[in-house]
Amino acid sequence: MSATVLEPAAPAWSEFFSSLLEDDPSMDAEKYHQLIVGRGFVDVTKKAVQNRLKRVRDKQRKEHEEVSAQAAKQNLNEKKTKCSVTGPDFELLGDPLSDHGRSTELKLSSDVVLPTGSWEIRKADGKGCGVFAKVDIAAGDVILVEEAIVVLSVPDAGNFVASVMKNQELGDQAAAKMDGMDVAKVMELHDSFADHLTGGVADGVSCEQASKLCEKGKTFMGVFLTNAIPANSRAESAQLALCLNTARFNHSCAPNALYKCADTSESSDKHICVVRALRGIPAGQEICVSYMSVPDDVDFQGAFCMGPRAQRRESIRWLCGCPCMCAACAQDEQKGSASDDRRAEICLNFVTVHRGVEGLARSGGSGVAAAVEGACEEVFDLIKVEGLGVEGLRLIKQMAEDVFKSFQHETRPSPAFRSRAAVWARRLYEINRFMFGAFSDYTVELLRDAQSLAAQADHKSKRK
Ligand SMILES: C[S@@+](CC[C@H](N)C(=O)[O-])C[C@H]1O[C@@H](n2cnc3c(N)ncnc32)[C@H](O)[C@@H]1O
Repeated sequence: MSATVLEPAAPAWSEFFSSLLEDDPSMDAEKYHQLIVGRGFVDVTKKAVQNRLKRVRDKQRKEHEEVSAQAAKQNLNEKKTKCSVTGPDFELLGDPLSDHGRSTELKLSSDVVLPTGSWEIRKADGKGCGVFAKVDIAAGDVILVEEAIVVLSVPDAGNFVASVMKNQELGDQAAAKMDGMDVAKVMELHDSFADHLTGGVADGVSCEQASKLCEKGKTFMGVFLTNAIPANSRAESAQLALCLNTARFNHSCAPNALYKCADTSESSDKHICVVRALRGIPAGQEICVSYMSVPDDVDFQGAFCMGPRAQRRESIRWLCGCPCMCAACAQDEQKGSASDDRRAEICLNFVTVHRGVEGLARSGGSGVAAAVEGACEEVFDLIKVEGLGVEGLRLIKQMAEDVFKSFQHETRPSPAFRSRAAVWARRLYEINRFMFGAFSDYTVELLRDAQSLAAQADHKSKRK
């Protein structure tokens, strides 16, 4: 797990902080800070949660009424969705097609931090413990905010077994500086050192020494490297942060949540981790994140999170010492191979769109935008079916950027065309808001773009 690169890059704390507070006028920075300082899990005001639940219930009731009315009218039993990008699982992106991006109202969830009672830690089949939803959670909800109990810079952390062996002393020194009760809590977490040895994932280490260490049972460094996540610190050397509850989230290749950790200020070594729902998560479902990294370049063929099951299983074996047991990898052969095909197609379409836009930029050609948009919509569909989390979001962001760019290259845009460009600007805005907070420069810029494009389109169509 320690070898992963957490995505997306952490926003500046102030932006992130503000975006968390945004929807809850009863919270102020001071109150929020006090809650966080209490270490760990934040029970934000009951009123905010009640409002959130009321909104969810109202929305569900309204949807139900609409669906029943429609079904009665058309004698249909199934709800038909108008736009492939919307639907309950994709609430995150709202329904930008419905209003041509004109509305500035956000379709995202409320950014309320759910109370700790909204989830529980219990046994997860074949994966030790895991975190499960106890209530229905909406896309975008902040599931937990937690302060790291220990942050360390560990040399060679990417090579788990060798690093645990080499850094025993570092672990013991860190433990010696901590409160005894805190050390005891850390030592309750899983240590996958033994799993790595049984799984045969121990490159370049002496078997004899490794087995000796294994006989000792859990070690502080073993537990730390099994559970810590990239700290996204401003510090010069890479750091890893360990949070007691965040450590309990298992990996899924189709994650329904995202976690990220960042230091609170340049001068502070305090790190806060936030776990957020990527999709609606029904009560009882396990909440999983992705341990896998996504490279920054566009060659997603090489990204193991987008690879076929066999490749992903291997990657998780390397990170955790055992093959991946997530729902996406555990599907039967027929469904599993259909899923492999979809992921391959996503990669292919993604690269095609990206190259298409590059070509468009070079040739200044017109008319390509619509084709690029079509390919992008297809990828969105596939991403939705695959239930891709961060990877999906990052792909969507890149593709939305590509498509938006392709609209900007159009030499003689019609009003309808401008409306579509506004839709894409708005999509981009929503994605960026989710990933980087409402107040990042880019997010604000996108909102302006979306509004001005929509206004231009409106103006031109009225003149006609
Ligand atoms: C950060 S811990 C997660 C919580 C852990 N399951 C526990 O009981 O505390 C990481 C460990 O959980 C297990 N794990 C997490 N996701 C898994 C997955 N998809 N398949 C198999 N094991 C997994 C592995 O043992 C891994 O080393």
